[in-house]
Amino acid sequence: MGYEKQAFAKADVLQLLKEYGSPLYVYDEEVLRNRCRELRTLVKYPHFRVNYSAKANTNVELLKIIKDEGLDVDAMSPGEMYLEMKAGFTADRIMFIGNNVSRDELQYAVDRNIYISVDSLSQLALLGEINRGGQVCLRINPIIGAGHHEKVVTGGKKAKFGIAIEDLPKAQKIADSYDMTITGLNQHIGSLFLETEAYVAAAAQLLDIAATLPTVQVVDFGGGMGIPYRHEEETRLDLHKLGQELDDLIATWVEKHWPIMVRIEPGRYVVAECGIILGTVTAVKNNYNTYFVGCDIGFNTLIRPAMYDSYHEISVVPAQNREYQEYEQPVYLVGPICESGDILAHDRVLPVCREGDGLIVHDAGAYGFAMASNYNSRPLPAEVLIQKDGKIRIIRKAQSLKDL
Ligand SMILES: Cc1ncc(COP(=O)(O)O)c(C=O)c1O
Ligand SMILES: N[C@@H](CCCC[NH3+])C(=O)O
Repeated sequence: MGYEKQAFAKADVLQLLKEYGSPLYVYDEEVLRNRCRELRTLVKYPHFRVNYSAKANTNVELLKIIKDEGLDVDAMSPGEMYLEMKAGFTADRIMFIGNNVSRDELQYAVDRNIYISVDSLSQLALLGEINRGGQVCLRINPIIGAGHHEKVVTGGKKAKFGIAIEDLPKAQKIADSYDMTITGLNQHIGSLFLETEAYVAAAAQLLDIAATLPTVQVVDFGGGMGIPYRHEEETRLDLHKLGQELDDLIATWVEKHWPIMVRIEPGRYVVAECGIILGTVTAVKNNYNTYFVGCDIGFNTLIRPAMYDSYHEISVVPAQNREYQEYEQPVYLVGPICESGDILAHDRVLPVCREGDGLIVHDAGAYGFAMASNYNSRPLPAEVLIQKDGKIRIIRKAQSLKDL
């Protein structure tokens, strides 16, 4: 392997860092549009819509592109609904999927005519109080769970999300008592699957439940479609297979029952691969026979490795021309945060780094900036977009010390 294989094809990394500062989030419009199109055409069934799960990335300029590609959106909070409306999404293209939300937060959605999913009997009654006679979607806990880490599995008896299937008769009673109509069912089994089995089994189960509720007009199977973070070892999710399996399920159901709107709710798949983080090597050392490469990308900038032990491919862009040479042993790539867990990559084979070298963290478009923080009072980085025409545009300014 050499440096040339590791470069980010579309831009001059060192130049971008010079111009916009380090670290820096960089997005590629073309990749984003391609991912949207793949999902929009996932199934052939005509009453099918994709809700982009905006928690993965709420940059308004990216949301505008996603809207332009014909996707709808979900929201977890008034903040997300606000940003989505700023991007031009109308209320009928937004779904509020609350989890332990307050009366005021529900009211925010009711006031704007945004469709709401509740995920407990208690929240259903609360919504009934403020929106008597309205429509409601119920989030089911499908018991089936999946995910890349226990912290992102959202279906199962110990997951905090959703209404237990056995409580559906109680939910119907509560809805009736407020003259509310249950018009939708949604679920989300967890985040990041690369095989289709669990998702399709859970979808089949949701359709079975829908068949018992004649008022239901929409089912939302949830998100979780994964991407291969380990480029060499993992294979892509087979979208063709997933689409066919879902189409088969839906066709069989519709033949027996009634035409229904089908939705999915992917976040990561839409935005992960269009985004990278650029950073800079700030210090290098060998302590007690372990190499540490210090850089300016801490868990304030990307928390996934620290929180879930997630893997992201890393590339090094040398500041000066030099021959490619790897460290004789795997190294720790660490950030500037005052925590021992501030590790971007451990036991990683890397070329020998020098202060000032550029770094690329790949596949960082989902749950990257969205989960970034001001910990250690470090300003949030800028975000730039490489447009289809190749031009580069800033889509969020870096924070300054004053912003803190
Ligand atoms: C309710 C809900 N829908 C959709 C998503 C999107 O998940 P993913 O980014 O894995 O597609 C999540 C996050 O896990 C979620 O909690
Ligand atoms: N934040 C998680 C995804 C799931 C969170 C939403 N339920 C990740 O970075 O992988």
